[in-house]
Amino acid sequence: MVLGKRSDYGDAKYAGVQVPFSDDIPKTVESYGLCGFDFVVAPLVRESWRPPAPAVLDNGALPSPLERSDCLYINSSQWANQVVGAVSDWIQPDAANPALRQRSVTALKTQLGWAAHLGLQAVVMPPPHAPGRCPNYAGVLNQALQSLTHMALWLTVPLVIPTPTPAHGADSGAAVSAVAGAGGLDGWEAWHQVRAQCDHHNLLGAALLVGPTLPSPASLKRWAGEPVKALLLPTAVFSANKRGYPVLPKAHQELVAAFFRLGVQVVITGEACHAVPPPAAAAAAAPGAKQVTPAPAAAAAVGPGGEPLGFTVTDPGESHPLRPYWEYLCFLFRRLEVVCEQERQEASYRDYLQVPLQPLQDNLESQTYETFEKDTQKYTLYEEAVFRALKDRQAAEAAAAGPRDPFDPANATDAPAASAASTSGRPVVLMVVGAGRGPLVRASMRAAARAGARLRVYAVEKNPNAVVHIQHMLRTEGWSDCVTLVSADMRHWQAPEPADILVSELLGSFGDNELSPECLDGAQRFLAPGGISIPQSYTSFLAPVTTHKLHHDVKAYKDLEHFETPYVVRLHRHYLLAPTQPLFTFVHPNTDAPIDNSRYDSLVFSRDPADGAAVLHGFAGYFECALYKDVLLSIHPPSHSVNMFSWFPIFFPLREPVYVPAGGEVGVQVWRCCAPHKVWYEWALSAPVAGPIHNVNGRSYWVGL
Ligand SMILES: C[S@@+](CC[C@H](N)C(=O)[O-])C[C@H]1O[C@@H](n2cnc3c(N)ncnc32)[C@H](O)[C@@H]1O
Repeated sequence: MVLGKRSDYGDAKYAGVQVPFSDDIPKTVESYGLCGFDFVVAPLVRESWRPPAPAVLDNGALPSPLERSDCLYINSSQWANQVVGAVSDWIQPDAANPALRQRSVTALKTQLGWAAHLGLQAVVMPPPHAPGRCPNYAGVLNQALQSLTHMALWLTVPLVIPTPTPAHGADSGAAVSAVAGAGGLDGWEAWHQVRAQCDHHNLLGAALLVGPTLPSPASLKRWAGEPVKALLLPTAVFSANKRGYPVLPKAHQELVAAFFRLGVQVVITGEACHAVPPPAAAAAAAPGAKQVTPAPAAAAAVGPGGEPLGFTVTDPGESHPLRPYWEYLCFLFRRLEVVCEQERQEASYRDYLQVPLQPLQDNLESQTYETFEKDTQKYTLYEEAVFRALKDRQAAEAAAAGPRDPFDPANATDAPAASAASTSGRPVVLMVVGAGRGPLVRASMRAAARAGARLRVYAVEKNPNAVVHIQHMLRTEGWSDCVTLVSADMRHWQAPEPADILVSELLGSFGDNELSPECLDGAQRFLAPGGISIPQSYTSFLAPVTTHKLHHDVKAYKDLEHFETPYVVRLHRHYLLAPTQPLFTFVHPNTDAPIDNSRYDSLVFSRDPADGAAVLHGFAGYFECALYKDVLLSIHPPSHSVNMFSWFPIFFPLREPVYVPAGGEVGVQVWRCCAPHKVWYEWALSAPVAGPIHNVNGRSYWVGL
């Protein structure tokens, strides 16, 4: 049974269930599968299993610590896809009692060795028993991680850890934080301690244990940038609605929906799961699950409010007592906003690193232009900007020409504005510089038609291959008489006449990073005095970001060069530690003398103490561009142009993840450096700790002039 287009939100299976120890795991998988769940979380060994005392070796024999009947047993990769192992939760590698500590370490190593041998994809690890102080646990995990190749360890992390009583050995230094729920400790701190000691290993993920009390929404957002693999949702946090169906409180519903959007799967856990017999017997036996009315046989499945879920329950699992929980997850999943076409297109680019284009140094391929041209919203904004500029010119010329004769039919309000296009009678000279395959020429022609303006257009393009497309366009669209095609670099071309309007789109994800300033400085020679540049200005923005996935992907290259490269990336699983701030602004035409496009600035971002500590992996960059007056083109989140997808944000990585304490500051210094043949950025952290300057002298990354 499929829940929906899961691929829209990630490829992971989405709903699992914790089961008791089973001798016959294929049967368990099958029975819970019939009930709807995609996978089970099963103990690796019986609850009663303890590691045997070290054996006296006889004649080199190596006795196995596990008997066949002690442990989860699978022998097929088919089951490995549907079983997540669970390590015994009596294990306490940091117990004060040395015997328990030693036994725990042995048991942990034995169970992880067994799980790896079975080829499981993941294993759920018990929570740190002493949050914030479990060095031995972290040490064993770290050792295990060194030898794992694909099996992931999901550390159980309670979102809120109950404050330990003195009997549990709590002492004053524990990570108490305002972000934890009432009277608890911040689970994020416990997680960070372990993963930092494991050097942010990519096979270590978090399985968040959701309790009845949730931390504040602002502090929960930190998890968006972390490697959360599952939400553990105990049946105890559900309550029964008046129809007897299990439902979640509103805050929990929002939490589950937010994690579904990030592609995180949910595991139903708790006593109820343990008390449930296999389905064959379930119909006869009273369910251990509380307050649940099993769904009627062969009925249309309904959500908790009685609304149809869009499928009919006919399989044998429908009477399973956990079935209503699965149906409730379906209901939450289906309630997610419908994914729009743009999101669907972008889904495969999520959190995928791309090196920025260099349209000045390189010649773009036809397919790249084709992708640009799909973004109709971008061209609509340019059309509007050109239209407004033409109208303003018409108004200015009309004002300069003096009062109009109201009896002159040419001045009637509904007369074609063409007659007023230029009171001087000459067409407006509009130059599209960097015309590509011609879409901005087309947008300008549409604007002129709307404004009733006569245009003389020059389409200037330095890519000789793109020019061929414009030649074709001029023929097919009948513009040969008013559009002149110029195959040249705008910085060196000698224009035959001054331009009234200079239209360009040379912007990168960080605004100036594709060298729009350098190109337009070269082209403004032929802009008439008082002429208009579209765009008029652009500003880059930065924000500190948590993004475990991207940091890991950069680190995987195992070299400095990749840590000193900014990437274009559709940020998905990420968290901004503070609101964005403006960085560099460029204005066109540039009236500075002499012109200097190098820049330096430092920014300080302050974290709200209530949001808790967080980890910093780098900086997310965006731009906002004033095409003409208030016609904005923006990928800056607060002003992002609706339905525009030409640019993804940019990511500046830091070599090492940095802990930012609650209420702490993040300081960054950024340089835009210019040399005769290249432009590059350098960046460095100044707070909470000073860090090395990245990309010194453009040694790893630069943009060619
Ligand atoms: C980002 S593309 C935009 C293309 C097109 N205007 C569009 O919107 O689809 C930038 C274009 O500017 C061209 N370009 C970049 N620098 C240039 C220069 N100095 N002179 C002429 N063309 C340039 C590139 O070859 C490329 O076709």
